[in-house]
Amino acid sequence: MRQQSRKQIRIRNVVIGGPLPLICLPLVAATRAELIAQAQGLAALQPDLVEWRADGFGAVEDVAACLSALDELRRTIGEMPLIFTCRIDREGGMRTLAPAKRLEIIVAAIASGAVDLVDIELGNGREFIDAVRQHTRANRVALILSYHNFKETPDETFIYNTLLAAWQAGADIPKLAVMPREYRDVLVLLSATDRARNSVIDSPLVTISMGEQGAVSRVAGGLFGSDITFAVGTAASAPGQIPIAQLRSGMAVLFGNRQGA
Ligand SMILES: O=C1C[C@@](O)(C(=O)O)C[C@@H](O)[C@@H]1O
Repeated sequence: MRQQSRKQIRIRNVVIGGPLPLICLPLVAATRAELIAQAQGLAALQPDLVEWRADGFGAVEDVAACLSALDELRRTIGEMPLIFTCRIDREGGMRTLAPAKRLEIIVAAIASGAVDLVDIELGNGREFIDAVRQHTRANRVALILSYHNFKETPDETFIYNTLLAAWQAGADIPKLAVMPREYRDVLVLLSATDRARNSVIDSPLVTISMGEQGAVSRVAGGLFGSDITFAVGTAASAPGQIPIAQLRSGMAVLFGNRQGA
């Protein structure tokens, strides 16, 4: 059996950290029409979770436009659990926003009642995180605290310490995505995941080795303790993501056919 989380998070119809790793499809769309068209396609793809990468939305700085798109998105996806992400530019975000603007957008999304989880970067620092944490608690939204490195894979201790720091900062789900330069780096990521899974961290975890070399982590990371893997539906949101049908058949070999059923 895979290494599952000691604590599980139940959101709508799914369990994060349970016996099966979950598949999340990110939505990246410049316009509202594109966003909703992608969302309509989700019914056929049947992901466990959906992520809206709001940093890819052309009108992201217009909070009212964002909220209205979010409302239509929620009505389109029905009961699918939704992650709201407005990624910071230095960790792969598609737009540069002032921190106060980002906070305003994120807090408005949390307060809208349309999202189930929100993903912010650990690198935002204590004050920003605490401000968001206060709103996630009040609105029963789960908090993902994340770290991304698109250049390299730091050593195992750094990866473990980063996941631990996210958990200690109040993350419901610590998450980390790093880029391998060689296949050995993928082992470092998986080994750090295994160490974190067997540590004081009792929450669900998400770890990813990106790029082509890291693809094995997207299929097999669940064995070592990663609870969510990101696939491609229409548009990729990070290098190395695998189309959902292929990912699902790869995972079926490791986790059985119940995956995504
Ligand atoms: O951070 C992550 C993981 C990710 O970067 C990936 O590598 O699949 C994709 C992003 O959309 C998501 O927010």
